[in-house]
Amino acid sequence: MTVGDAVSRDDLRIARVALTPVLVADPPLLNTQGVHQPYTPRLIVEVVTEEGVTGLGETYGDTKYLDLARPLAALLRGHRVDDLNGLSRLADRLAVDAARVDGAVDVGGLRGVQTAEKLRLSVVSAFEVACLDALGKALGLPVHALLGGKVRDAVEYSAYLFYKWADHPAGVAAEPDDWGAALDPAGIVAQARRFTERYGFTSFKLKGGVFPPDQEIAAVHALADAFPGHPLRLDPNGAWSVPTSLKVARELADVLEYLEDPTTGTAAMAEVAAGTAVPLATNMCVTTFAEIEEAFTRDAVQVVLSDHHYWGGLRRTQQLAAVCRAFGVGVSMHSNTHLGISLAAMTHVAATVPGLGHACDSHYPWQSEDVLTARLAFEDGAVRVPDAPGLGVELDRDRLAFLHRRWARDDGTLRDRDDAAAMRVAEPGWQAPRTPRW
Ligand SMILES: O=C([O-])C(=O)C[C@H](O)[C@@H](O)C(=O)[O-]
Ligand SMILES: [Mg+2]
Repeated sequence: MTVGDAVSRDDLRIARVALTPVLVADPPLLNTQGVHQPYTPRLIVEVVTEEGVTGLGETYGDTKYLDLARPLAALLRGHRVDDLNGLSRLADRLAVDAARVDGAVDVGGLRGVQTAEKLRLSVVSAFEVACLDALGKALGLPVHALLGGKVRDAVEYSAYLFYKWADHPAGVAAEPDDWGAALDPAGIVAQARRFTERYGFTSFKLKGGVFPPDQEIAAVHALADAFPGHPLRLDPNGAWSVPTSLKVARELADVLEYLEDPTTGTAAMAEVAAGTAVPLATNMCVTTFAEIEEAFTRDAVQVVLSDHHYWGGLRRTQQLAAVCRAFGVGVSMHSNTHLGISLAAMTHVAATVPGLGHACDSHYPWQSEDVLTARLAFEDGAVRVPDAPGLGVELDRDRLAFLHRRWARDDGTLRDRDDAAAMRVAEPGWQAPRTPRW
């Protein structure tokens, strides 16, 4: 069968699933937990239909995700790629090891509470994307068409600024990067200029929670001076107390588009929201449907940063956007380290969400490596929505094999992302700080 030919529903059955964990280069980006490892784990999912059409998906590659992806892959033989509700039901059957879900904040990803359901969703999302990619290719339709059609031709992203070292600690195997160090306001402004020159971004997000708040306030003021009128955000990942959050909000009230997760937990976010006119965004206190009611009824957040990986896929992202719309809460997108398959998936779903009022986050510019034959490009800070069948991206098998060999050779040190452990290499004795840190 060639792309776009009439398909029988049997053609859509899954004959084979391939799971390929990889380690991808990551620069020494700082956050409140520590620093990024030199290589971070991702999982590439391929579903191959009886007719030989391959669909691609991508998610977190840490062991706890692989442990769920493997049994799910085994259940999928004979399942049709158009049966996405059935896919969710199969995922519901996966047993999650209780030791994996202590209810604590996810240390690696800074993305809120960890539950069995969220772990399952973080895995099933990659399979949903892969099924949609395969279905789109089989039908000759782009993924956004399968999601109801795009309402925009390009999706805007923000420059994701990080405090960073020039290099990973001496003696640590790593790929060099050409971004240099950024450890003060001048360094952050220089990084922002590089982002605008290279990609044309016009919105800027600074990852905070790294230095005492006054230093981060100074960095945001420096950005406001360098880029007057441009949307600016600051995200300390819940590192501040309520009084500190209110102080920062006061000092940055004139320049912030929103403040992201200044403090930890819905109750504390609600207190901050009640004391400032600066909108609050989150990817930490609203990360599941169960968390919405309390946060929205207490007016704790004004913007939810969705993420199809842990919300459970592209369709659930659309459902989240609809709930936000009903409550007059804004929606945009969170990002962890990811490759081009996920950027394509993010772009397709974002293209279908009406009223996307804020540029989405993406780590992609920090990733020098990918598994695609051609990288997705940012033009004027936006990615054009692909109209080719499926996601509109193609796997580079040599690159995939290369990055997988790196994973296979690793002794286990890097297979589970741990920013605090990576920090201990430079600062022995470092522990991820308890919140509030300031
Ligand atoms: O809160 C956020 O926006 C994130 O968690 C995004 C990323 O995880 C970021 O903080 C990181 O990778 O250091
Ligand atoms: Mg955040």
